[in-house]
Amino acid sequence: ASVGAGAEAVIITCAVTGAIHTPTMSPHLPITPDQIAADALAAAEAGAAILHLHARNPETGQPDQTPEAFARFLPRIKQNTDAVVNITTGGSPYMRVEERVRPADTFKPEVASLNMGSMNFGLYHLVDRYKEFKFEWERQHLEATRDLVFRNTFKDIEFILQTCYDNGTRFEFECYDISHLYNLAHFADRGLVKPPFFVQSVFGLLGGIGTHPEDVIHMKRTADRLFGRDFRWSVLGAGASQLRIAAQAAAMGGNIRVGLEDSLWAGKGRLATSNADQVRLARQLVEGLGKRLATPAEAREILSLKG
Ligand SMILES: C[C@H](N)CC(=O)CC(=O)O
Ligand SMILES: [Zn+2]
Repeated sequence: ASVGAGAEAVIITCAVTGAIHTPTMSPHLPITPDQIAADALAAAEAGAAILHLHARNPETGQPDQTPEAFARFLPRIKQNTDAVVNITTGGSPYMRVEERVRPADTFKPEVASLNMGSMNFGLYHLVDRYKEFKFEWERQHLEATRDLVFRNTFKDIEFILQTCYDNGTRFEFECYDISHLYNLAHFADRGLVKPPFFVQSVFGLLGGIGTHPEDVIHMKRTADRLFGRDFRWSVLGAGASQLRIAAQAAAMGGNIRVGLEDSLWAGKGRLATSNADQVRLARQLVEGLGKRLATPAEAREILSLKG
């Protein structure tokens, strides 16, 4: 029996492909424009109200932050769903902010991601899981993170805010640690960002905060203290922690992000066969708590989007 309309509505964001995982890691990782469009639409059909999008080179799967790459799937997605489009400004952690902001500035989406601090961004520990890689760039992409800083200086963040300011785009504030919440509070104090703040707490990325239940409580408690009622909380758990973090946060009144950008798994040891696979698991979780999924229209209202 589906949960009544009065039940609390939970916004599901689906991050379809990202720039972290590589083709060898899962045959289900969408790479080509057709795959990204089809998986995004199926995720929306399964209940995702927001689609967080990156683009890739269709041959090699390498992250591609050119507006042309996004143009190969965006119109198809917009024509076939009213889900909210959220375009990355993170791109890949190897890119400079000028390159990273271009798609959001070109397509002026309702939502764009904004990473709230510089950090170590560790993926090198994943190399040993794979005997060999289809493409040489994959090993390089992972190993080089041993000496990589994902750069998001105050100047970089300000640059993205100013670039997108007139586009009416609002942000998914990616907070990988407690300090990132304080950085957001700093920009709020300066009046460069307006409430309600869509805070996406990121747990379990090497270089950021862990995935212990106390980490989740600490993030929520700090956000409550800094932003009071002016924020809408969402969480993502990297890798195997995805559903556990989602369950805890949903029980605490939070919203959820899933998708193959953040985790390739659908439960212990089972590779997700699609993004919709994870959205369905998140839905079961939410409805199991006596809550229901927010529609795209409700997400627009809750997040005060331009529509
Ligand atoms: C952990 C995620 N990769 C956060 C993210 O989605 C960053 C972005 O695209 O700006
Ligand atoms: Zn992303």
